[in-house]
Amino acid sequence: MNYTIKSPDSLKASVKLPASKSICNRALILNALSYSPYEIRNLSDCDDTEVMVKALNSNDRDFDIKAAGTAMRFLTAFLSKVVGEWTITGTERMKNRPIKILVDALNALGARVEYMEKEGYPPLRIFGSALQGGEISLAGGVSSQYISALLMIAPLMENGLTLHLEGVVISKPYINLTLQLMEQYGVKAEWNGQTIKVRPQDYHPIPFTVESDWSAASYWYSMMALSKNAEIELLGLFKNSLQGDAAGAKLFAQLGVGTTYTDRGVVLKHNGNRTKKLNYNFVNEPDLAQTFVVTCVLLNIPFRFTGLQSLKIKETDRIEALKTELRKLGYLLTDSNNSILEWNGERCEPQAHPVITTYEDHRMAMAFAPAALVLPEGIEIADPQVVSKSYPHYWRDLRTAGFIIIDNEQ
Ligand SMILES: O=C(O)C1=C[C@@H](OP(=O)(O)O)[C@@H](O)[C@H](O)C1
Ligand SMILES: C=C(OP(=O)(O)O)C(=O)O
Repeated sequence: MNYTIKSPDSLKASVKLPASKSICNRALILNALSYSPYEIRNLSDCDDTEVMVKALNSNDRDFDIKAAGTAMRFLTAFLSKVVGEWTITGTERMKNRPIKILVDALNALGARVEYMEKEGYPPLRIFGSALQGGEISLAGGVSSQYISALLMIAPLMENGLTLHLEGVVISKPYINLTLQLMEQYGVKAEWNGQTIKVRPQDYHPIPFTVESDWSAASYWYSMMALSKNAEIELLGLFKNSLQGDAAGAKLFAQLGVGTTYTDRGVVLKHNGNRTKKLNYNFVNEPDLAQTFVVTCVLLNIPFRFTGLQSLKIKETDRIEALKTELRKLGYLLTDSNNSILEWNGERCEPQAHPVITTYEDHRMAMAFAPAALVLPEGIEIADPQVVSKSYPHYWRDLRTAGFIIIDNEQ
């Protein structure tokens, strides 16, 4: 299936964004670990959260978490402390996303987790039991999800857990999010420099409501940046959010979008400022990188983005995917060091009828859709259903805002 997306004359939207899947998937684990009687409010209906809900509520021993990185990593740790024998698998891509650092850590803490196919990758067989815990070192530069997964089960280990993080620690706000939510459920941790310590403690159930997703908000900021005539309000976002991607609001101020916080969310406005070049290190907000890459080239703003090392092992190799797809639109990007992506203004002949390939990556589809606002023919996007990973109602929300979306198979 392909969608052609065409720009409205004016864009008007008050959007109820999806709930943050990062918060949902943590709250689900913490609810289970605290034997909570409360149902989580405003849980997302996105794929990544649905696979988690299904796994936690099923009587099965074999789980398929599809493409959800958080579900794969958090459930692997969770199941390793639930007595029984379990298997966990996912999509072909998931079978190529590394998990060795987490498996080694769990096994060193008293768990038994084995590879069913390729060493270092899912699917896994997990023999759950009580965990001793203790003190271990692990690399902080591959995925913060390994660290979050270990931290959430840490207070229930016999000796607690002390983690020494080695090297650069990427995606730190996600570790902070984990610790903040653990604290809301009554568990305290100490994070000093490269060491995080969690003593044995019990979780205490609380009623919990999930906030809207700041990563999803970024696509609406991009639309605001690219449109001449727009009124956009995004509901359920907070200035003092626990989500690291709330940093997108400040960064978009440099691309001409101002944010006003209200008691129900944010209102976006053009602020008349646009930087001539954008340099930024995305190590703390990797999920925003695609939004900013696409927005900058379409605004004709050269950029140098660093800290992108984790993009190669996400839903697809996002560095390659961005280069390939933007070349179709006539933009030549260069990458270096597996972690830097740059555009110095270089152009090539655009394809006459480009179709954006999405590589089973929700963020490719969502980041390219705003291009409809500046391309006279609109933009054609392949496999648009990929958005269901984090934002199942994305196309419906775009239609409500005034975009014309044509399903090319109908
Ligand atoms: O913990 C989380 O909820 C997430 C952490 C990040 O992954 P990495 O830590 O692998 O960068 C992010 O990209 C992902 O979408 C969600
Ligand atoms: C990287 C992402 O997800 P995950 O790693 O949880 O699959 C994402 O949503 O951009």
